[in-house]
Amino acid sequence: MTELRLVAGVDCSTQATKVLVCDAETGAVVREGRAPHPDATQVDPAEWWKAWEAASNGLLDGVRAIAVGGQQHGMVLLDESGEVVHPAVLWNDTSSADATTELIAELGGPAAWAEAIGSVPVPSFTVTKLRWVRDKEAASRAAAVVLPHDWMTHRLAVDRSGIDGITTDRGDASGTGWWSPTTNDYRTDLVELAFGRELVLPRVAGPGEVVGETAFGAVIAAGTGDNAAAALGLDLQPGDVAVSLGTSGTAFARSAHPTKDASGLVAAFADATGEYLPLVCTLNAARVMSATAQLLGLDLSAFDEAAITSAGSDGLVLLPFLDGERTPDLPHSTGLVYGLTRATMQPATMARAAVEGLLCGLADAVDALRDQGVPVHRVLLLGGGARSRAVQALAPALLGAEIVLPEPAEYVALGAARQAAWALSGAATPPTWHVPLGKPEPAITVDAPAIRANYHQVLTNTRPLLSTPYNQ
Ligand SMILES: Nc1ncnc2c1ncn2[C@@H]1O[C@H](COP(=O)(O)OP(=O)(O)O)[C@@H](O)[C@H]1O
Ligand SMILES: O=C(CO)[C@@H](O)[C@H](O)COP(=O)(O)O
Repeated sequence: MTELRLVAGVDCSTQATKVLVCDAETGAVVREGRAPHPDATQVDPAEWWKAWEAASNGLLDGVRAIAVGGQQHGMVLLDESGEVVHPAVLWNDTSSADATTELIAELGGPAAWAEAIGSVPVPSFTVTKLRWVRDKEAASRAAAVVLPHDWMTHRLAVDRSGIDGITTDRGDASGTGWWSPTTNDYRTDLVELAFGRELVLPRVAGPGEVVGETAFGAVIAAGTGDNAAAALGLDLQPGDVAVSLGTSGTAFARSAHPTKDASGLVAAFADATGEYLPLVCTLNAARVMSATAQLLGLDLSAFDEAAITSAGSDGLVLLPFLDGERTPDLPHSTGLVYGLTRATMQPATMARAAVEGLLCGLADAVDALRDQGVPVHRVLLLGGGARSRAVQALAPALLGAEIVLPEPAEYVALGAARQAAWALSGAATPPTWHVPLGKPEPAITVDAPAIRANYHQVLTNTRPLLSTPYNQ
């Protein structure tokens, strides 16, 4: 019997670290582990390292290559010696909302940003966090700014020293707000605009590159942002749009060309193969269901059953902006329920409205991609929330596309593992791995245009209220 060549993929996501060990040739998962992260929007990166150690415990024997996919945008500030000088400020921390408004104006408005980096920053983008931290004490000690996957990748390297040799990749660099997909290079002037001075930025490694070696003797691949890693794990093809329901809700596709959306809906990210990854991201996805289930005193399976068996939301609209929102750009917003009557104030109707509300937000995301010329032939559902039977059943009508359910798996970690296998092979392209498809829950017929129209009407009418900080 030939010995398996093993590779590891890591997903350092918002809620947890997940590790998959795979056969480098086929992608078959042979071992897996996970460990939770703190539930906060500012986190000491040491917590990610602790979670990695717990999640990978006992899994690494024989692993010959590794790569890290990480939650995008998080700001990790390091001093000259590589020590973290401020808790990492994550993508879902909205403290930089005012800084975002300032920065957009200072460069000349949304169109100027779209011209510079293909995207209009929202508070998730690292550049806005740099402005937010600029006048704090920790900023004076900062020598370098890196992202979660950059930090983890550097920490894995056996010969790391200080901030020397830190790397990132195009996929993650494209979410900073200081990297241009048009020139394929940094815009260091935008770091200076945000922070008032230069900082050391990680070198942008190429797809398939080996950037170091671990203490356990594995080569380290470049790693990437979690959505770019998922695109690699799914092997997205033209016409495929991935819709991920993790902590964030994302809709993205691979593209040979960068987008430039001055409306700010579609971010002009890069992928992990040298191409592009136009992406729309919401701040609220799977946790809308877990929070509603908790409110209703149901576990996730009973919540699903309630949402599926409900006769319909009957005009009940839930705007799911529980943690503020990024798309639409309403960082100060809260969730909102409209249409309560004695008839609709029922657990099942509320469960249905929660699933519909989060899918309406994602339907707008898919439409924004269509508006940028992205073909949508089929939608691949992934992330923890895609395990919801109610999501699977309602998605075809609300997203207006054929729904494909890749076999439930950790696609970010799988994509990172595929990147590791690519780096290990030294080949020009990643290895071909088969993505098995599952069988989604049968579709429920609903009046999708009416549900989406109700959602938009409530959103439009309450927008002024949702734009101001709650309680003010
Ligand atoms: N059957 C289910 N129905 C709804 N939500 C689910 C289900 N299974 C898992 N989840 C949710 O998925 C989320 C985790 O998804 P994941 O993609 O791992 O997120 P992240 O990558 O942001 O850490 C959790 O909020 C969890 O409650
Ligand atoms: O900010 C974005 C994309 O722009 C998010 O998608 C983060 O990358 C976090 O993802 P999850 O924790 O939901 O996987």
